[in-house]
Amino acid sequence: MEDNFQSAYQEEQHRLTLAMEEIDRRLEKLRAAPVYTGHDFTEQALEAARESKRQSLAKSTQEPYFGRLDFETAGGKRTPLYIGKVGVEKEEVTEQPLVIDWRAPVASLFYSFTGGEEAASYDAPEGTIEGLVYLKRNIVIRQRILERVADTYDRNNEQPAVSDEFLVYRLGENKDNRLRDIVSTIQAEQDQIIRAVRNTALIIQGVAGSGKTTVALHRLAFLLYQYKEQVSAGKMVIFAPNHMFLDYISDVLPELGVGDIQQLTFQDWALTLLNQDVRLADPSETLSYWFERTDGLPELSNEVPGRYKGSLTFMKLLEDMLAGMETLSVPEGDFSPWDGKVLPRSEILNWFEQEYKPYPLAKRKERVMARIHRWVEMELKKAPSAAMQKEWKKRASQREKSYANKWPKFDALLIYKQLFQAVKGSSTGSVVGARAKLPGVVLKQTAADLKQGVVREEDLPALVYLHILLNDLDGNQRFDHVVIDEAQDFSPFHVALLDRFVRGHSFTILGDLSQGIHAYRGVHTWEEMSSLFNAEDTAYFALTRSYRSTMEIIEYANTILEKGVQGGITAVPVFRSGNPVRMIAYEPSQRTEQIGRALERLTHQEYRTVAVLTRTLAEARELHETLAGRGLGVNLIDGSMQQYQGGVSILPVYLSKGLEFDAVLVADADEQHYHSSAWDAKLLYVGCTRALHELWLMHGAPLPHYAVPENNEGYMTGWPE
Ligand SMILES: Nc1ncnc2c1ncn2[C@@H]1O[C@H](COP(=O)(O)OP(=O)(O)OP(=O)(O)O)[C@@H](O)[C@H]1O
Repeated sequence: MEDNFQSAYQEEQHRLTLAMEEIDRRLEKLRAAPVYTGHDFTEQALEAARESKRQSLAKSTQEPYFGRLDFETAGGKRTPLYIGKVGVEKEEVTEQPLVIDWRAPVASLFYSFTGGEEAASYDAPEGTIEGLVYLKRNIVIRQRILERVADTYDRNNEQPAVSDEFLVYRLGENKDNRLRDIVSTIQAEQDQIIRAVRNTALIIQGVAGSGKTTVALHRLAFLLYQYKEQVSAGKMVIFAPNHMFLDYISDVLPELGVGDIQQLTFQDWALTLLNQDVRLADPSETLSYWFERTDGLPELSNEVPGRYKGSLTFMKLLEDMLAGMETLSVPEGDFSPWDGKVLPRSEILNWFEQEYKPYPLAKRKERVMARIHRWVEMELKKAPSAAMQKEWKKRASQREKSYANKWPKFDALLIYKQLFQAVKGSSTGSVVGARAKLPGVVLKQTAADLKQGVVREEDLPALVYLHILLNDLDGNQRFDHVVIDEAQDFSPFHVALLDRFVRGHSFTILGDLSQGIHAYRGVHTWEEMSSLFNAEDTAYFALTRSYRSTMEIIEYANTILEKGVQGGITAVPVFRSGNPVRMIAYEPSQRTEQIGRALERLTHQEYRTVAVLTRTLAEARELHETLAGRGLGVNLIDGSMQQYQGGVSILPVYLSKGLEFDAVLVADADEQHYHSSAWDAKLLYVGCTRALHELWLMHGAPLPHYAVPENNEGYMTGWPE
């Protein structure tokens, strides 16, 4: 602290006043500049740059920075660096920036430095820079008001320990209905992922609440900053499970000053690309098949349709099938445009198999037909008279059409239907051969779907793959970077397919195997994905700390994993203590009344978002109807929602994945609803880990064995006083 200030707060207040004056002055100057509206391209580009500067400065005037780091390089000068969401350069190039963008190389120190006497370093374009950190300070500014100053490291202090105090303060806040940025408290393990190099397929196993989604979004913002010459926002994509989840995360990127990144579900992307009449079966049928049955689960072998259709075996089968179709593509017989003139099949075959070999099948067919047409035109010139030429031309036109019809139709959906024998007509040998290799259950179920005119989500990788094998990729379908969130629900085929679309294997693949509740289609080990890449093109990270929930909640959720899921990866909590997890038994006849009562107790606290998690959708609907009928303000989430509204939500546990709530009430946490299987234990684990501050479990029968706490700490039974 400088000597003439009595406290860190005063010092920062002084600095803030100066910084805001400077930023305001610049913003005013920019706003005073006339806006260019003409047609000159260069001027337009300059105006766009000015506009983006206006917007970023406008943001800066409200919350210019959130951190300060005093750093001194060997032989250099100790400089206080102020770090913010948006960088603000000094007007003189030689001066220190007023605010450093959090993504700049030097700002990485703010996140990677975790204390200690030793020198710290960061990688800059000019090489590794080494020096000593003297101060690391968190600064909370809201709407131009300095709210809080907290030092997390001070070399001159007697006890220079870095503490989580500021992080715990941020985590203790209640959440609204949107995921937020974490630039001020990114942790070193997260920062490593955010700043990892671009051309690598990163695979991240992160426990519930470890910040996977948040980190992925920050990584996109980082890549855009670091590789601005090589990547563009419009060519980056984040795949997430559903539209409500996309809505829930939609504020983070704009908050980080990043626009235009595509945020999609895999279905959205696949269906647009196929641009065909492909109708998706109602997913609730699959969901209720897997999540609502009471007769135990079928075995999850690799021949379960979802697993098989996501496998590389299936991918290879499709490749071989199309390769086999090649030889039989050119129609039998020579082509004769008019009587007496013949183009031998051997010549056509030569064009198809040699000259146009590099093209995909559908393009090859197009090119061969265009070549035949050119040949016909040459031959027409040899006609002895104009009348004869006219006659030949008419005949040739008809025969070209009928020759074109003799070719197979290179259409992804049609070929897929042929494979599953879901259309009339004969199939070529390679299709018949491929069909013989399909597991019986896959053949039966898919044929039935296709006859009904629908496909399932799990058919989409195959359809898109067939489509690109037939038509090739169009340059503007390529991505600069792909993020896959909840990647444990993706299959190797999904990723291998997307790899064809992305330059340099530039992936961020994030998930949690312990939350693999869609294991009937997703991966069971990360090896299934990493093995798709050469070792030098992929890297694996594990995030083990959970930032979302209190210690009590995490420890309880860990018990469920330890006792219920063999090999479940447990979470390390941040030291943030809250209320004990509460278990409340109810008389079955009193169920709804008691749940309503519990909900009222929870909503009377300061919580902004509360969830009631049921085991099935039907139970959620029923409970919603009854509670809403009693005048409680409750929202039902049934899987078809486009937006997450916050407040009190009632939803089946499997739809809660990815979301979080201040308080969670598991409605029926008993062995009648959660059976003795790893799957059910994972479901309950997912439900419990949605809670930030408070978790209540209500049960009308004994808890399943894995939900019985191990010791007497961290939980309570019965109603609170
Ligand atoms: N470094 C951090 N600082 C502050 N908050 C954090 C940090 N990391 C994560 N969080 C918070 O933890 C919560 C969980 O983050 P997020 O949803 O990204 O985790 P996740 O790993 O995707 O979770 P899950 O797999 O359980 O859905 C969010 O509220 C997020 O803001």
